[in-house]
Amino acid sequence: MAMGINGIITVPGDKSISHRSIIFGAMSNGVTTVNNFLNSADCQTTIKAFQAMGVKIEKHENQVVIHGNGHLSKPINTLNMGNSGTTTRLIMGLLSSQPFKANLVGDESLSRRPMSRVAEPLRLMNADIQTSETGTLPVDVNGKQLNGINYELPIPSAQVKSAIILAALNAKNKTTIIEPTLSRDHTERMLKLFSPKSIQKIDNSIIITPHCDIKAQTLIVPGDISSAAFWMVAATIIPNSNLIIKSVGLNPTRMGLVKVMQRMGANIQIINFKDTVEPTADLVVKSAQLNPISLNKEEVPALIDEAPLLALLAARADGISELHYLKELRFKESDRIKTVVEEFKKLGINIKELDDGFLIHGNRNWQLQNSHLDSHNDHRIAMTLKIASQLFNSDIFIENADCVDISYPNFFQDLKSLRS
Ligand SMILES: O=C(O)C1=C[C@@H](OP(=O)(O)O)[C@@H](O)[C@H](O)C1
Ligand SMILES: C=C(OP(=O)(O)O)C(=O)O
Repeated sequence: MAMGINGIITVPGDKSISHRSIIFGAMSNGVTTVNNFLNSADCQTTIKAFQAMGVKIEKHENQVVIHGNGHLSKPINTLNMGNSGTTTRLIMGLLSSQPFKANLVGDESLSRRPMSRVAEPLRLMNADIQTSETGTLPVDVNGKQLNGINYELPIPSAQVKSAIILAALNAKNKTTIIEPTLSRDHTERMLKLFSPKSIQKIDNSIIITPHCDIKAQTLIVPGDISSAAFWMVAATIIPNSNLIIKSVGLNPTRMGLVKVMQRMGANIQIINFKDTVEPTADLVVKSAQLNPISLNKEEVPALIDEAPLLALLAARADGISELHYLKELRFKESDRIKTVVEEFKKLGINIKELDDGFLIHGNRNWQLQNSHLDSHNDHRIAMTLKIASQLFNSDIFIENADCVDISYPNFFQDLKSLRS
């Protein structure tokens, strides 16, 4: 019998929540302690940016201690955002109201990604932001007194929403953000904890009251569901698997993949659910045969980072899956529609590029076409390809696979321990 994925695994802390814990810790007055912080390249970028703005931050393995003093100082040098879209966009919001000017740069991938989606609403608040001519990095932010706005989000982006929230906390008057489609709400949850008077939610509106107290906190970051997703998919598609994934963050705005997988016929049980500021649970996943799938527009934001994995699941489900509403994938670390199609074809998967997603003819008997795969320097593509390659007996090489450092530095060690 072929060897499945068996055992118990704990995934590292959530990337989105780790970034935000540094930001709110730095904005508060007092000592914030963050446990189970994600020690990855992107989160390190956020730590370094705040250290460069005069915030004392200490790191002891997975614990981070932030000594907030309620203000930021002008950075001496350009702030390097590395590969991290979340750091860049959230910091743009925060810097808009600071009494200094700062410049942001990033790596090649980040320098291709759109920043106007954040600059435009911030300018409506009176922010002074210069992007490149094409709306990308490098970006200059010259802090100004901001006004509150009423703003309806044109795209369901948590980064855009969070940038406006962070700017609004320091504006002259209240801000209302209307969210037609819900995106991840970690900023709202964390703000409610650090500063309950700052935020009010009424239906799909978020109302921010500026200049309320922000109090230091002690936090535990839940396991990252976007990292757990690799093991959920591996255990589902690799026969004879039975895996427990411990303490995974199950925020409803992040659980899209679990729900869609259950609809496809996956065997996932949620146990030990704990309803805290960020809910957590253990997941029990067993191998299953899957049905093809289609997506609703509203469920996409809750699985956007897991879309390459969803394409892999569809490739294993006999029948046609037409996956739409995924245009945002074109603006990630790589154009994930293009890179998934290019690399999946090498695996022998029948997949076509759509303007906003994928057309996949699922069939479990792929014939490997080319064993030299490319991560395109995109951590989620590297890990998706590594999981797919577990289905083959031949050796498969993935170019630049060490980019997994961005969100899951121990990914390969964890895979090895599950396979031994
Ligand atoms: O706010 C966040 O932490 C994130 C929001 C999402 O991006 P968008 O806001 O561009 O949808 C997601 O893809 C990214 O990995 C992390
Ligand atoms: C898109 C991602 O992150 P970011 O936007 O922060 O670079 C991701 O982690 O998949």
